[in-house]
Amino acid sequence: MVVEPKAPIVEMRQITKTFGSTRALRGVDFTVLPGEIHALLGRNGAGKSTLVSCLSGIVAADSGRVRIGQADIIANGESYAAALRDEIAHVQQTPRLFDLLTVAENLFLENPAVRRRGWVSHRQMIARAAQVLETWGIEISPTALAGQLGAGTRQLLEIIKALNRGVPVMILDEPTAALSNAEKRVLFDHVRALKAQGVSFVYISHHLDEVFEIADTVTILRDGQTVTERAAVSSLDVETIADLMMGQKTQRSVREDFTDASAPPLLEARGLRLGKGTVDFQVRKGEIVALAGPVGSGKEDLAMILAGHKAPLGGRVFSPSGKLPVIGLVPTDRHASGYVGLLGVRENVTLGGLDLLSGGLGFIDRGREAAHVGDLARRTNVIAASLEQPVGQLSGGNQQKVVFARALCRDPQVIVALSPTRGVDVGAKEQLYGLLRDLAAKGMGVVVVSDEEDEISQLANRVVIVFEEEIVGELVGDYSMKDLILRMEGVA
Ligand SMILES: Nc1ncnc2c1ncn2[C@@H]1O[C@H](COP(=O)(O)OP(=O)(O)OP(=O)(O)O)[C@@H](O)[C@H]1O
Repeated sequence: MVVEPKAPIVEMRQITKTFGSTRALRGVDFTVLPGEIHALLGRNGAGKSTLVSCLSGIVAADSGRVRIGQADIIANGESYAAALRDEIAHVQQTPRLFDLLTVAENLFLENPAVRRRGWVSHRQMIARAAQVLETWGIEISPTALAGQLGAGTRQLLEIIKALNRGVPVMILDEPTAALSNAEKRVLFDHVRALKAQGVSFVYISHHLDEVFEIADTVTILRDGQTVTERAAVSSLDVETIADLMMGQKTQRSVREDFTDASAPPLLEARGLRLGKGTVDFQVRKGEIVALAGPVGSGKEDLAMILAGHKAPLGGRVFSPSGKLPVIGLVPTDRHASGYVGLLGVRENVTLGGLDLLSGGLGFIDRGREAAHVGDLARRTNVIAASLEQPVGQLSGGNQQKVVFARALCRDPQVIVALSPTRGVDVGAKEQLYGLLRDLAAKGMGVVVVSDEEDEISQLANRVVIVFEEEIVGELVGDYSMKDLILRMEGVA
């Protein structure tokens, strides 16, 4: 029997898109078959989000042809979002839930349970939402307000909402960024089940391990152009993909140890109460220490308390030398609390040390500001048109570098970085790792909170395992990747 090749469900040809002077897409071809999980890869700024936005109609392409199923849609600058509503669901990087609506209302906003005469039945909607939450193993009330939920739950709800729409093509842009390992497993199970029913997925991720686990095919973009189109994932390995994304051979860095064991700790915590348990912790000069553990373990709370951004339920944070060091913070969600998108690089960085740059009478000393911000932008490798370019326009990697520059604005002795490379491509990742190592080499104490084994093993000289608001173990020195993975999975 001859197997007929399936007709594509998505066909994009020669798509171009320019934003001002940025040529985001320069003649990109992209094809997806029915029932295929197609990974779309590329460095930050390669054009992935723009391409899928042209597909879902959020952005109108300048030129090119888009075909979905049998329907030819000419991308001639007109918005065709309405035509696509029944064909495509697009889950974007940042959840777009309505904070003041309940979980149930958010889930069924587009197809609410309706009784006779068009009244919405809240009782039915809540019952249906409870059912959905149970299948996904999410332990929250359907009547909770979306604004009160954690990042992981918000992201899952956004995905569930899209999956429930029953469309043939789903775009998932960095869907696991805020998810725990367990939540990721549940998501992948659902994705596989829908794939078996013939649903196609466009999957954008900076986690290559996920791509190997879930995707069938891969397209790689570089500088707005296709460098690999629809290759079988099984025909590629991680190094080849990284090289294709970068356009050159990538050098993986190795961890170094700059810990000054002879000096007293820079920062110490004793008897800290995060919840149930108490925690003792210290970080030394030149040390890179990672806090690892499942979502909800308390590792983020511990980091925020150390950084002085959250009060503990008990216990104290102090410095053996008497004076608390200056601490820089890289918060976990850069979109929500890391930068102000409409402000430029200069203003964002200055926000980290307004008082320091004050020239008296509450005015900023512009000369000092320009020199200091320029220096920080260079050290953190920020690439922007100018220091005045709005940070919202920068690629994810450059936005994160601005967040680092802001954290360094006051010349801290300790830096606390939560998920320091979330949503950041391999190239920018290496640069940020280089920066953190550099800071440690100069004697700074570095505390990193991470869910990524690879990141931890490349950076941290010491890994502190947090579980149920207590420290349950530690890996020091020459620990292996296997030790780390086992400890992070809860095996003692
Ligand atoms: N609304 C916009 N205004 C100006 N420039 C934009 C806009 N959207 C995207 N760009 C620019 O277009 C280019 C491609 O961006 P895009 O977001 O598509 O990349 P990406 O591959 O999705 O990156 P990331 O991995 O960071 O999400 C970048 O240079 C980006 O700065």
